[in-house]
Amino acid sequence: MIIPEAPPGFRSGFVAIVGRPNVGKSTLVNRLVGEKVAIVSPTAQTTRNRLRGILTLPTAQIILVDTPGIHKPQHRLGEVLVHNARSAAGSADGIVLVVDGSVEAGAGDRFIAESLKGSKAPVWPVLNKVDRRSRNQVEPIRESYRKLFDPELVFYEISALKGSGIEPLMESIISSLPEGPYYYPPDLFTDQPERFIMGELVREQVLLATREEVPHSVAVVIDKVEEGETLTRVLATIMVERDSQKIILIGKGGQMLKAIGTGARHQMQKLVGHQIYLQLFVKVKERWRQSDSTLRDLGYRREQ
Ligand SMILES: Nc1nc2c(ncn2[C@@H]2O[C@H](COP(=O)(O)OP(=O)(O)OP(=O)(O)O)[C@@H](O)[C@H]2O)c(=O)[nH]1
Repeated sequence: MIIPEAPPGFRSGFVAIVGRPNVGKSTLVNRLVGEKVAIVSPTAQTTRNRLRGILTLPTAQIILVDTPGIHKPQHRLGEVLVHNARSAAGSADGIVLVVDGSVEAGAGDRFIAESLKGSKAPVWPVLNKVDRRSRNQVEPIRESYRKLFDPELVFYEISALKGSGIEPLMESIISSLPEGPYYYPPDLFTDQPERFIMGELVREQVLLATREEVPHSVAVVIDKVEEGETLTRVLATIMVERDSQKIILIGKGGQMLKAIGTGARHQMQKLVGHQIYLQLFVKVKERWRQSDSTLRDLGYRREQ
């Protein structure tokens, strides 16, 4: 792929999207990019990899770095995720700090406030999910965050889901970026290979279909992608930690796995633009989230 030379005055840079789990970071990345590059679910800690969403405009290129939610880690996977989110914020040209504008600030937000202390990059504070509350209800919520972070802070009030309040945020980000080159070809929306996104689309369906501990115990491996003229054949394995989770995922008469497969296949077809044949397997690997070698194999590495 060819990366053209940037015109004079072109601005570009890396902007990390950080915040607690489930505040809507991935939804915001998709909204800004205008394409579905990150998976979204109501389950906290959906995002595990540092994914870049790329927005190219005639005058600027913003590379949005979607990060895993910052939280107090409970296992090795959690430690790796939080480390990577912090390191993305540390090396960015700017940081979008997303908080949940439908609830008041809590202890988890204090943890983030501490994590961001000392950051030199500009920070855009964003109150997301304001569509869930009336104007009057948003005010005390906004004040609770100000009290926690900084009483002077001016929040961008947005709904990443509905698309409101996005323009002013985007313009402010662009105007603060340094002059720079195209980092990626202008027609690319994400730095992730298609294979990775396919695995994520399967995981998204699992997250949407299951609850409690199952979503967190799941990883997806794409075993094979065979591209044909009109049809792409994809073999994928869903990895869980216990037999009981495998039973849940397969479901009565295989119903659950079938539904997951159908949902993922539809999403994959949108991604590649043609027919997909998807075959799913479920495998138990005990305590994979505690195993450094399995985490590495799955691509959950500590990033610099
Ligand atoms: N009502 C409303 N819901 C939203 C908005 N933005 C995100 N959501 C929902 O909030 C949930 C979490 O969204 P995500 O984008 O996955 O959140 P995240 O911060 O990336 O989550 P992690 O990956 O767990 O850190 C999903 O069910 C979204 O549909 C919004 O502006 N309004």
